[in-house]
Amino acid sequence: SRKPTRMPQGTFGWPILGELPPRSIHITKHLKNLKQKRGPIFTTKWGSHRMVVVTDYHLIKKAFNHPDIQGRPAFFTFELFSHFKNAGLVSSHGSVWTENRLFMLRHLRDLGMGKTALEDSIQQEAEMLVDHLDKTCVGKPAVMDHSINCAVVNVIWQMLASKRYGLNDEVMVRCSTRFEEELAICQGPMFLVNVFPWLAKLLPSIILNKVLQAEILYRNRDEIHLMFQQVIDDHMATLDPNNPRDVIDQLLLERAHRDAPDYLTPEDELDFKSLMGDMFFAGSETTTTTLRWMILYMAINTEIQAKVHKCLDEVVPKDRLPSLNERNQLQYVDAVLLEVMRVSSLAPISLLHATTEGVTFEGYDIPKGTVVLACAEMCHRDPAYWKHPDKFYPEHFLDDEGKLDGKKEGFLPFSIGRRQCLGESLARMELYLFSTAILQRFTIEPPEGVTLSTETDPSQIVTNVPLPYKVILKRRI
Ligand code: HEM
Repeated sequence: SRKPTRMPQGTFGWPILGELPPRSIHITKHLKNLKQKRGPIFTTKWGSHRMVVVTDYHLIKKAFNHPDIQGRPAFFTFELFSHFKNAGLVSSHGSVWTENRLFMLRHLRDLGMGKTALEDSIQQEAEMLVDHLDKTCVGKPAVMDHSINCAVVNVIWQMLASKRYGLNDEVMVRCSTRFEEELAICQGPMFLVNVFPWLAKLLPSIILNKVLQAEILYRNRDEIHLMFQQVIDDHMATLDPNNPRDVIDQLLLERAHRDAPDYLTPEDELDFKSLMGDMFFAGSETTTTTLRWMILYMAINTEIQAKVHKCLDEVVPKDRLPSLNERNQLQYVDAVLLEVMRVSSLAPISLLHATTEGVTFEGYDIPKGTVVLACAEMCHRDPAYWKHPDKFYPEHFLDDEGKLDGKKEGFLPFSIGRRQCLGESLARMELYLFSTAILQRFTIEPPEGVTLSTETDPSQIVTNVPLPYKVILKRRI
């Protein structure tokens, strides 16, 4: 357990155990305590994984742009979804990752991600969502149910496969509940198998499957892959090479065998399914949870909410949904949404990277296979960058003239560098269109006598999720 001398300051901790983060303290608080003793870049070890923690914005930017810090750690839960093969996007590395990332970026751009072509489909989902909330949540304390997730998942379905499903459709229910369940299990006891990979081989299968719930992860993965397989088969049967409809058609056109467009190699089939799974996994809970944070922060900060209502009423006619056309006139609203992302820090430690070669970084030698962790939430609360780090203060993102200043140093909700979130433009567009649709229709209030809390569950270290809450929606129009 002794660390090489030229690694950053810190220790590998106890033999076997290393320095596992305690589950009772929030991960950012734990890492902040270590930073105070060891400095802005330090060494630690979680079980079998040696780790370098980077806490400063500029150092994170430099590290995550380094060509040899673009791998992912060999975590059981990362790799299970791609059958422990180098496939898909989120957990892949090397040429598979480069090729898949370039493919996705190119075709999402062609399909209109970040531009206005997707606006119609997001607005269609936004309308369904506000109508559903209107029927189920108005006038009484209500939980924001899975309709938000459904709307977000449908946007991804439309992009990938030109499909959309109703709220109670079996595919929709399966899709949203399975991904939610996967994320919860990955952050729960299965975390132990990530940090002690040998447990997967040593533990009796009954403990691995039942106690650590690996069985559910495998079952969900297989169910999801079967669902994707059917969609791919349908696309193969109806493909028109001159008129590609969506991302799956584009994948088939590029990868299916030229002489037999209805044949894919097993490797390509797995790659397709992993890629689809990654888009849902990375793009649904993230956006949904950020919208849940938005609703919570609006219920708590009623004066700011009133200001958002005023902006919307001045700019958007009440008989239609807000659109991207008037976004430029609603810069305060965008500042509010950026502030939601800052204070909630959905991905407090971003996604873990790993070195793919031995790296010399900031005068330190970091061996190949070292995990690199970026403290995004620490940057979001760093007084060096934020006037009121612990306050909900949209003016953080406005300049002196009230104009939006979205490219702030210290702000990295979508991470930074070569693996920066691939769906950032889509996510920003969704957050804006869904949030403005909700706020145009409703006033959000806490139930009488209830003080809403922005605390998170400290045992969830991958994402900051609000504790379950109820709010009251009041119809405005
Ligand atoms: C508010 C919403 C979202 C947040 C906060 C978010 C955040 C992140 C973060 C922190 C990463 C890790 C980047 C890294 O490893 O350095 C990431 C990666 C990724 N995100 Fe997002 N994301 C969001 C929405 C989306 C959406 C809508 C999609 C697509 C439908 C998406 C697709 C991806 C993919 C594919 C990756 C992996 C990129 C790679 O490994 O090269 N994300 N995201």
